[in-house]
Amino acid sequence: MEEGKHVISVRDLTKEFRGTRAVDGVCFDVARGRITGFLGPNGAGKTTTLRMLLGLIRPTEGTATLWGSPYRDLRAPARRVGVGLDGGAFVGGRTGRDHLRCYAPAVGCGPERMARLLSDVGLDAAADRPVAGYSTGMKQRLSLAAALLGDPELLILDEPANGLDPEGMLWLRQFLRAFAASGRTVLLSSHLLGEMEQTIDDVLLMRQGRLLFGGPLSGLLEPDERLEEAFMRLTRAGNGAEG
Ligand SMILES: Nc1ncnc2c1ncn2[C@@H]1O[C@H](COP(=O)(O)OP(=O)(O)OP(=O)(O)O)[C@@H](O)[C@H]1O
Repeated sequence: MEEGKHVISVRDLTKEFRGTRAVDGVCFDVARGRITGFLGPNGAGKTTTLRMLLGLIRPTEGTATLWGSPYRDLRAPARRVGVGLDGGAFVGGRTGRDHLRCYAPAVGCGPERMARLLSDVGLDAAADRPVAGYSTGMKQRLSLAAALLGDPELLILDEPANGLDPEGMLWLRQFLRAFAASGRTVLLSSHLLGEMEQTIDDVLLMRQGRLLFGGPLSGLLEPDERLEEAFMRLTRAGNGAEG
């Protein structure tokens, strides 16, 4: 297994949808053992970038690699990369436990680990109820459990904190910190900047398809500045000057 510093490398990544550049020549790396927050206003191009990284859509130009290879060339990718996009897609009539059961065999997850994951994400009591009756936060927890089934080295999560109550957010933050402290890597997008500020090590900030900043959180913030203020400073700069 490659043990390089960078788990994800994106170079000159571009995606055009019918002439619109959703992602425009983006370059960044994501370092191993760190939590990287993927930030930007609505429509900045975050999800499109993640989808290219995961081989769900093809770049118009450029490359996005994991451990030096495109996602499609990884061996057993579901064991190496845990993914939570779009809050998870669920069959409403299925129970939480059955949802995990559908994916567990493919990634070599046995019933004991599955039960432990359900307990870890706080779904013990609800595991045998249909997902249709779950709250948004419960679906987020189930989506995270599904991403963890293969005991991955890398977690890619799109808005994992949406709908979590304060206790759920604290739990998620502590969980992700412990995950990264064990040498594994997290890339997560979120609009919850207060929460992100307490969680992330590094920041990727996009706006209008371009990367405005990539680096340690401490390098983004000016003295005494909060992440929300830095976000506004950078994403509002130039507004009105462009067509
Ligand atoms: N399949 C598609 N067809 C056409 N345009 C698309 C498609 N997917 C995304 N776009 C456009 O690409 C741009 C970037 O969208 P994207 O979903 O990547 O942004 P985002 O940063 O994830 O936003 P949000 O924070 O709202 O989730 C938007 O203008 C969006 O309308």
